[in-house]
Amino acid sequence: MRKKVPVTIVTGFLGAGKTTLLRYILRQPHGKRIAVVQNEFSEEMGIESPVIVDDKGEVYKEIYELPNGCICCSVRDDLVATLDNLLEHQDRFDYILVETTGVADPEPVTAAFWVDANLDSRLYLDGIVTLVDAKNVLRCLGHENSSSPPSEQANGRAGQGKGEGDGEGENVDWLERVRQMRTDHKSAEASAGLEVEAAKQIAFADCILVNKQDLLAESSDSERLEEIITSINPYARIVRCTRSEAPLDSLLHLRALETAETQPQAFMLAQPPNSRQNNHNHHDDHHNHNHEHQHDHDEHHELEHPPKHSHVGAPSHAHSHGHPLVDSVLLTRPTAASGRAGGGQGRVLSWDAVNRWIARMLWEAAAGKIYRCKGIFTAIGGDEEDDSDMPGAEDDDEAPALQPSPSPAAAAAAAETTDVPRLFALQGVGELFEIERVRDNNGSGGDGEGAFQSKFLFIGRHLDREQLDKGLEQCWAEAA
Ligand SMILES: Nc1nc2c(ncn2[C@@H]2O[C@H](COP(=O)(O)OP(=O)(O)OP(=O)(O)O)[C@@H](O)[C@H]2O)c(=O)[nH]1
Repeated sequence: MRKKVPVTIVTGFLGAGKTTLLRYILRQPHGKRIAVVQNEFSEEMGIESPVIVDDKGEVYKEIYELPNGCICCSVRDDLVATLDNLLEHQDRFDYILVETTGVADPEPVTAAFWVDANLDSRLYLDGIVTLVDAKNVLRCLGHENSSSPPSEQANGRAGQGKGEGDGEGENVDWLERVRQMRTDHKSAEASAGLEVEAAKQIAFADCILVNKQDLLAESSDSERLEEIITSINPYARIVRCTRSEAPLDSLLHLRALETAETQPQAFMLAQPPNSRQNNHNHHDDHHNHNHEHQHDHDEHHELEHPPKHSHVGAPSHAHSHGHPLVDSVLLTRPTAASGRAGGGQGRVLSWDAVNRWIARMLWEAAAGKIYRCKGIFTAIGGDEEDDSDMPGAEDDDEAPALQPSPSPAAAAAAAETTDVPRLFALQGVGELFEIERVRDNNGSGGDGEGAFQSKFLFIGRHLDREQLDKGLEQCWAEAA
């Protein structure tokens, strides 16, 4: 079986620097051949032809005609079709970047990776990178004061047009432009919804690039901006940059890095809230922590601030963060370490029960309220799938087609694996989700003999933390 191809979705508001980012990535010495799928916000233009570029800038052009245009608003089938076509040339690239339109709701785009079982078996969503324009994002989010000077705001010229950054082109009022485009577009919603969309783009992100730092007058502007961004998505990595020049390891192979390294528990949620490196202040409470109860402090701060008392064995740990547009709930549980019969410390979660819980939340109890959920947890049960196409698995193209039959002892050991906790990752977007086994190089998946900190993060609107927490409580194996 072929290795799955990682896909990174690049999203962000109009003019934030998405195309600049793609160009920047393609120029870097990453040694990869990257296929790029871009689309523009216009029915006429449709999705631009995907191109495949290697790190020497060699471009193999692939032309696919796509009738329906915008991938966010028309049918995600177009994106699926594009990717499907692209995968016919899978030997010619090893990474895919998808740039969404500047006013896209990232949900349907991201969901495209799960609607099609065939695609799902050949691709995996590595991460979502959201660009924000440091100068204009607050206006996009509906905060009255942007970092632009008042005079610019008053005459509606706080935005930055294409070309302004490099001295070409004219200033335009981005919101006006976006509103106009939305009005023109068939699926336009009320323009008031734009703020929610901008917030959703941030909420969906695994990594947020706060671009155009050169346009911020004061470093305090950056800090204020990041406080607001953090209040929307406390768990994404935040990287400041200019001209979209961010370290490649904050952009590509997010999941592979975080799961394949020796600390699988670090997966995506390891960044402390407000985690822009070098700038984290544990005592900052600016993003409205709403702690349910006194805690140790949570696992996000462990690296810098060892816990004063342990949470192991505590039944519940949840906290939420507030923002007018988006809120998030993180649930953690000490669970049995993976790869060990008996599991060491911690109770055992049931894969089936977690699966049912997430389905119930997304489709019934909290339907429409959860934009994004993700998690890393150990559990028993789940499919006994082959590890070979797991993200981070070795390339097995060279593997012989036929494997010898397992010995009786190996077969017996395999039969027992359902009772041994294994490591799983949850990824959910809108109403779709998947739970996949992830590689656990550590073997234990936990802290030596101790328990693994299983984590579930929900980002959405009007989330009911108690309801989510109760749901997770139903997922213990013995209770399932
Ligand atoms: N000053 C400044 N300008 C920038 C920076 N990054 C990008 N730009 C400029 O901002 C404009 C928009 O950048 P793009 O990369 O086209 O943005 P985009 O998100 O792809 O735009 P849309 O496709 O319209 O949504 C261009 O003129 C860029 O040159 C930056 O860090 N500083």
